[in-house]
Amino acid sequence: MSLEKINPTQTSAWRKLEKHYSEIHHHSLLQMFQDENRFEKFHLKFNDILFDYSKNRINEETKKLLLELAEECQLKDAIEKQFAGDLINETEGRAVLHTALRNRDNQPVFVKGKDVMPEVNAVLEQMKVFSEKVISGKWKGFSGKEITDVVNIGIGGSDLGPVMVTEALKHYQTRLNLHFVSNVDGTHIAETLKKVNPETTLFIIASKTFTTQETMTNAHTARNWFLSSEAKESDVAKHFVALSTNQSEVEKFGIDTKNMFQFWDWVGGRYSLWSAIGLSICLGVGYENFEDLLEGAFAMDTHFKVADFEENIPVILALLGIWYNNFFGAESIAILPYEQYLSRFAAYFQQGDMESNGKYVDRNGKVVNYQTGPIIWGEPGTNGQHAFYQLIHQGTKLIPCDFLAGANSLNPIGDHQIKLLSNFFAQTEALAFGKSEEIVVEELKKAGKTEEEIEFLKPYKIFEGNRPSNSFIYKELTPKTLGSLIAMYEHKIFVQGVIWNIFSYDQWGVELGKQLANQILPELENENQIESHDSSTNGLINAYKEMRHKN
Ligand SMILES: O=P(O)(O)OC[C@H]1O[C@@H](O)[C@H](O)[C@@H](O)[C@@H]1O
Repeated sequence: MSLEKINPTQTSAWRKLEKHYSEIHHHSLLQMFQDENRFEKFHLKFNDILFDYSKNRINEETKKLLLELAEECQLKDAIEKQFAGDLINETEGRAVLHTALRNRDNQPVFVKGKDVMPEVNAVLEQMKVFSEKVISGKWKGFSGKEITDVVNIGIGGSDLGPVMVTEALKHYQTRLNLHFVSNVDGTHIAETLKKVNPETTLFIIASKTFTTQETMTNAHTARNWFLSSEAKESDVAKHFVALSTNQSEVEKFGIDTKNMFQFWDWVGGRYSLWSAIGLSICLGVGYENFEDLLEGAFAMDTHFKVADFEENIPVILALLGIWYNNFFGAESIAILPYEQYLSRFAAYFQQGDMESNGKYVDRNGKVVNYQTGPIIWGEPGTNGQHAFYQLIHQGTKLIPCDFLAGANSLNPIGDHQIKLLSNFFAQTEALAFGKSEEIVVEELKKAGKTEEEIEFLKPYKIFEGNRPSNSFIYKELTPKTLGSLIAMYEHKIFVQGVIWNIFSYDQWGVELGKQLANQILPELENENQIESHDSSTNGLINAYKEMRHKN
């Protein structure tokens, strides 16, 4: 059974929300915080994570109406269908079951009548055995030496997840050095190969389809580099493994399918770090930590499945996003981790969110008449503070922010952590409450400014505030907590897709560029003048041909 396909703007909750927005959008957080119980009312706890959403421009009525919207859009039913393996990715005729990959209680999950759990568990076992062999040094390279370096070659979902997680869990790093090559720009692989030795390097070719141009080009370059050493063709098996759904392409590339780690078409690329794509994570931080990551995600999955919507963290997070996106007209969301280890977290969810919900056609094939997915961006605090926060504080755009911080540092040095956290707390406070004219004037007087100077400087120094944020504070960045945080955002994306009535699990929008690049490639292989495109593209190609070094 497919999902109900409801245009959210046709629901009665949406109309009520529009009216409600016109009544409260000018209310200030300062006023709202007159209620001393506001934090009590608007925060949730989940294991070691506290989610404070009280600094949002909402009241109890807003929350009630947003929850009504979720009900009217049949979110409950949608969640059940996703977890049950229904073919909810309709344009590709696929189930969406990244949750099965971390289904730690092993309850059967059926896709087209077949329980997928035995296969999931078999691949996990294969990953465990292999990663332990490599880490322990039992797996030897062609000259009998231990593996020291692992190069993951993949792009998009076959890169961003492992990159983000291995960076986030660097504290738990094994003895192996990890490298990631994604860009087809030869510089990426060239600079990586400079750092490694063919005798002690393991290449992981990570590609769901095993046809992605960038990945296959880099994989062939790595293979040629490897074979240009002392290594023989028969040594490839000791140094190349594949993570893929496409066995025949893996064989064609020359990788022994013994060294292939399988996953399935019901795992979306940007949701695949939990699958065989996580092999580099297992090697980088050890299988046990990978398992803890799965445990953390599973705990969040269970919460998402069973918690009432009003206490359901991904649901609340998603609804707040809709409130700003569709009623306040906010275009982006900043994800701002006060945790250096999460330096790739925002980049990871750029793909997660923007590739999932960047759609203008709804599930009925109609062009939507409302906004869908937001732009996701962000950098770790406090670096962002010294770069782009000016615009968040005093710019003309409303940018809802998610702040994340660990209470404890994994590197407790001197007073670094309290300094970091003082900034974390200060920023959300400053954004919400700003700085009034009275305080600005008082400060300028204290600084000895003249009346004239005060009048001049005053408008620049006032912060109007009322800029919303969510805060997540967790005990410490453990694999489990990380797993929960990632799953939380994944489910947020799903909830928003359901409400916007779009298909969150396909990505047709990336195909056109690929197709055109394939058409243009042969045109670049000769010196002929090009006239087959528009004048701009012709002009650029011909200028390039002029500029490039001639052989
Ligand atoms: O893993 P593959 O098949 O090489 O695909 C990599 C990426 O390819 C991109 O084209 C898709 O937009 C991403 O979703 C995907 O993750």
